[in-house]
Amino acid sequence: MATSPSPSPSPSPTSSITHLHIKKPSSLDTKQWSISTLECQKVQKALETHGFFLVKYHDDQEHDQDECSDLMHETFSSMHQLFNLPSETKLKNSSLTPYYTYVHTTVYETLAVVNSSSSSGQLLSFTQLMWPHGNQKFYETMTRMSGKLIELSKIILCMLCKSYGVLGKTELDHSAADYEATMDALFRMMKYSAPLNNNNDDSDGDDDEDGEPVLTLTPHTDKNFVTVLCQNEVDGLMFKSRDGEWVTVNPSPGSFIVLAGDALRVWSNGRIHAPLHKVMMKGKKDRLSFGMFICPKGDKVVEVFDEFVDEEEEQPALFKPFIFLDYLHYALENAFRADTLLDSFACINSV
Ligand SMILES: O=C(O)CCC(=O)C(=O)O
Ligand SMILES: [Fe+2]
Repeated sequence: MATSPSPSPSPSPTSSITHLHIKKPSSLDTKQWSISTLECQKVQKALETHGFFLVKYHDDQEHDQDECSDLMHETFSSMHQLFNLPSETKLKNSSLTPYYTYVHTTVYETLAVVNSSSSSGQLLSFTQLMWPHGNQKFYETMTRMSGKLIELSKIILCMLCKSYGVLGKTELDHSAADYEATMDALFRMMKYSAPLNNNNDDSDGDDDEDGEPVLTLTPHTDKNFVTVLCQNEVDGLMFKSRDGEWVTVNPSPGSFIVLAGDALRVWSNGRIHAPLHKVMMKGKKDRLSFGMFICPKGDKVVEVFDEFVDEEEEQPALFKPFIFLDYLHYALENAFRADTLLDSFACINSV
C-alpha cells in the first residue's frame, strides 16, 4: 500500500483538497498490513478537516491507472443502457427502505442494488430484473466495479481505524466477525439531466459550459458511514466547507471521491465531518455518477464508539444511540433541515 499527496497545490479554494493514491495491499487481512500510520493519518485528517478526499486506486492486476479508467468507462456505458430502459422496467427496482430504491424526478434518476458483491447474487437478480433475456456485459462490469468499490471502502475504513489506534476493536473493521451481518454495501447509479439537453446539437460551436448552474441534487449529508463516488467527465458535485463556502470538486479522470456520512460522525463522536454536498448542473451533457454507500443494516444501532467517550476527560458522548432505519425515515420527512438533520435527531444537547 502506498499513498502520496498530489503535486503542488494551486492557490485556489480547492487547493486544500486531499488527493491520495492507494494501491491494493497484498492481503486484505489487516493483521498482515504494512500500511504506514502516516498514510492512515492522511485519511483521518482529510475526513476530520473536510469530510472528503479524492483517491486513485488500483489493484495488483492493473499495471497502471488506465485499466481502472477503462473499467470506469465500461461502467458508464453500461449505465447509459440502464437509464435508457423504459420507466416501467426501472420502477421494478423497488424497496421499502428509503434510498434503496428507484427514485426519479424530471432532472434526476437513481437505481440501487444492495449487497452487490459477486457472492450475494443481488447483481445477478438486478440484471435479470432489468433485462429478463440477460445482459452479461452489464452484470460482469458492475460486478467488477462494485467489488472494487467495496474493497476500497473497506481499506479506507481500516486506514481510519488504524490511525485512531482502534483496528480490530470496532465493527468498522471488515475483519470483525460480524461485519457482513452489520453492514450493507449499497451500490447506487445516478443520472442528472443536462439543463440544456433540449439542444444537444453542438454544431453552434458553443462549448458545453454555457448557461446558469441548476440545482439537480439538493444539499444533504450522507446518512451512512462512508461513500465512494465516481463521476463521468461532467462536473457538478459541490461540498460545503466548514467555513460555509461551497467548493466544486473536479476529480481528475480515474479518481474516486470518498466522503464521510452521518453514521461516521456519530461513531467518531463528532471528530469526523460529514459534509453537506449537492449537485449543480450546467451545459448540454448529462452527468452520470455511481457510488458505494457503506451503511449500517437498517435494524442496527448507530452509536458513539466507546473509545471516543471519556466522561472524566470532558469527552461525553455527543449523540444518542439510534436505529439506522429510524434515521433514514426521519431524513426523508425532514429533508428541508438538511444542515441540522443529525443534530436535531440525535444530538444530546440539541435545542
Ligand atoms: O452524484 C454525485 O456525485 C453525488 C451523489 C450523492 O451525493 C448521493 O447520492 O448521496
Ligand atoms: Fe450524497
